[in-house]
Amino acid sequence: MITTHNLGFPRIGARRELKFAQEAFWKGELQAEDLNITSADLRRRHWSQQSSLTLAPVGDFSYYDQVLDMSFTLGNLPARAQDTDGTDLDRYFRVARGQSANDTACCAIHAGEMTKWFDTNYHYIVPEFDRETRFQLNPARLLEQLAEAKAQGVKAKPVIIGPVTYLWLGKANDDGDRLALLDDLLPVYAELLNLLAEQGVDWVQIDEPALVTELNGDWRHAFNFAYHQLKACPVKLLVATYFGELRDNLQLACELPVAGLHLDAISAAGEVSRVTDWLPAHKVLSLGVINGRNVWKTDLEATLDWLEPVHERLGERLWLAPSCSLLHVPVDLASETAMDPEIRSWLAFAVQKLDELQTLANALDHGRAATVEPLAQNTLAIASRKNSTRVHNPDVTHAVAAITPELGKRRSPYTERLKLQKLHLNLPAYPTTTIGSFPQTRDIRQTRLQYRKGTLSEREYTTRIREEIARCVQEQETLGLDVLVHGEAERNDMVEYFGEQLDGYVFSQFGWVQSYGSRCVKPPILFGDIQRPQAMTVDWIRYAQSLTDKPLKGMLTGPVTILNWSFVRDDQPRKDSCLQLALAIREEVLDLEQSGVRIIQIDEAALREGLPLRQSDWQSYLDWAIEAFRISANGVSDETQIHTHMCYSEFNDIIEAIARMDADVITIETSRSNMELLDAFKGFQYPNDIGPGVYDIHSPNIPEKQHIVSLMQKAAERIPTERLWVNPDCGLKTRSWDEVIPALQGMVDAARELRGG
Ligand SMILES: Nc1nc2c(c(=O)[nH]1)N[C@@H](CNc1ccc(C(=O)N[C@@H](CCC(=O)N[C@@H](CCC(=O)N[C@@H](CCC(=O)O)C(=O)O)C(=O)O)C(=O)O)cc1)CN2
Ligand code: MET
Ligand SMILES: [Zn+2]
Repeated sequence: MITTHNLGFPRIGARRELKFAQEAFWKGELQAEDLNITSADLRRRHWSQQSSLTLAPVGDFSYYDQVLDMSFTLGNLPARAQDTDGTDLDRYFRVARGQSANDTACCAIHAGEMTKWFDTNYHYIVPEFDRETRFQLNPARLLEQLAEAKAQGVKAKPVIIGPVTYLWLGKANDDGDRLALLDDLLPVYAELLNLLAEQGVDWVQIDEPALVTELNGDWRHAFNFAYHQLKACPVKLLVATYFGELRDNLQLACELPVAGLHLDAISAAGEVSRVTDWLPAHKVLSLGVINGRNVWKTDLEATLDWLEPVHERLGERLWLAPSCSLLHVPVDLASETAMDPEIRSWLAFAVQKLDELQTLANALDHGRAATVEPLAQNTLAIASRKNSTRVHNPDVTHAVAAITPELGKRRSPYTERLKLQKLHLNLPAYPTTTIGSFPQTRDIRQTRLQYRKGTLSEREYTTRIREEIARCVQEQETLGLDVLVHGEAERNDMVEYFGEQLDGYVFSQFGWVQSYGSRCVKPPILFGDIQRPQAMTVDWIRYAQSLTDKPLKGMLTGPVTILNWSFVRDDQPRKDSCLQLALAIREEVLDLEQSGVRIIQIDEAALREGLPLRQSDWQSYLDWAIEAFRISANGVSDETQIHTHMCYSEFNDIIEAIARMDADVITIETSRSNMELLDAFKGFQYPNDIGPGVYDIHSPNIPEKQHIVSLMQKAAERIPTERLWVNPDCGLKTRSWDEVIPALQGMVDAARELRGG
């Protein structure tokens, strides 16, 4: 019999039960025991939803983040959180979220840094290392969950992050060598594996996704060294890789002295046969044949076509699984009762993906003839999608084919545009602006919810959003900002909002995916050719502009970011979808310009995170991504000023591509790095205007005017002052008005001081 298993299950809950419990706990409205009860209920439910599997993952549930869990399991707390008061859970959340100084705790503790989990929209808490780092096993969490699973009769396969990837994910505070810690780390892993064996565990999944990245000799050596050290442990190790190809690490991965290897047979489809050749005969090969990164049904017959010969060769040594943890997809399609039934018939969420896995296993074990019904249904759905007239739109095909390089070019170079824009906009030196969103209050979210449910009429809804826009414009005028925004009150999310309005997209009601901690996104589903049936933002922006004599900045999300934060088509290259999005956004840009908007910002927050995992693949991505941005932005006249915005810093290695975007102004996240980030812009002599963020919006702290002045002075050492703007790091939607007002006042006052006024 084929062994089936799963690398991880979404933990937030089909109705985001974990999110609401976490947030209530943080507010002091829920006791730790009750948070625990909700969590145990979720684990129980999730294991029963995985009951068809031979082996179910244990330890993939997390109160916040699986990497932070591993840090705690290894006893690697940052020194600032060690020995602080409260329980282990209090300390855990202190590292995850930070703590401001208050009466119950003396001192502020800053949160661990958060960064992107490979090329996903999931964020993990970065492990911190320094010369003092020592490890000590703290297995309680894993053992408790294991005991729960066993009590439920689950055939448990504990999941942990492997030692080399754990070090690879972390950061050495004193620039020390992370690999030097391996000697100290491995005995703790060995201790953990021994404990698990004592509990009757047979297999352990040990995640080493660093194997799909470019590794130098030291890191490759570390893999060999680590697994030779762990060889003696009395459990079988399944080394799991995912999100990409192994390439020059293929031989290394195949030859590690472990009992099995998991390969992502979706993103590394081309490597299946080489891995099958290379893998020593005693090892298990787990193939990730169901895509864990998208929501499409698997073509089961086509999968069986290539899988049957592999099965023939490997027999019981072949295991089947999704390509990666199902953390990155929503839980259950059955909840989507409002979705267009035809399109819904093309989709599979986590629960449905496990059904597909079972069908494949049955077909391999007993022949396709024994699974006629589910295979036939699947074939129908695949054919329906392939032949649907709703997917392909000849007008869009023609429009994309008609794209010429001219479409991506502004009429004049920046220096000439600048003169015209200066004349029109008449802005002071150090112009002040914001990134777009203003606080999303509970009132606004309730208004959106009521409108969605139909309990609020369109007229009433429009009135309420207009009131919010008016308030936002009024506040900005009072503050004395130079370039105003409408505040984005009508948007649930900067990507979902556009997905909802474009043809070629569907959206779900409950398709939540964890982005970090308790924060979730509901990525819209791009299923067909993209067209913009009507203007999407013009009415709101025009209304906002009518309220003020100051220039109001129209606010859009760019094609690359919409693409990277959506579930996208798998029947055409990402590039093609991106160009379609670019044409739709271009139309919106031109409509905004037509209606008198003089400044238009096109956010590309996710441009950087779309970079392929290996640097050698970057150029081709950047080529089409930058082209798409340019097509969306550059149809405007010289007088119209184009802004773009990017958060998450680190621009050194792509600065030349950013310059090629040719936006008149770029606003970026820099406040935490003390403006050092601007060195990239200086070194490269970035030609256009820059707004380096001076207000860290991720923190509740309100920056002092003098601090902002000194940050801008540092910026002025790197960028000519006439090209500098003054703005926050990112949008203000997660902050409250009572934080935002004084912070922005400090910013405006700082700009005045810098102007010498
Ligand atoms: N797509 C995307 N990816 C991104 C970001 C981003 O802004 N968008 N930013 C970066 C950081 N990631 C983030 C991800 C999520 C959130 C976030 O705040 N998410 C919200 C949900 C946002 C949303 O869509 N809200 C809807 C629905 C809100 C909701 O839950 N409504 C309640 C009722 C309303 C209430 O009383 O609160 C309900 O339906 O039951 C709305 O506002 O309309 C959350 O988890 O809480 C923030 C940052 C990176 N990736
Ligand atoms: N305009 C958006 C905002 O202000 C940009 C956010 S980037 C994650 O929220
Ligand atoms: Zn941002």
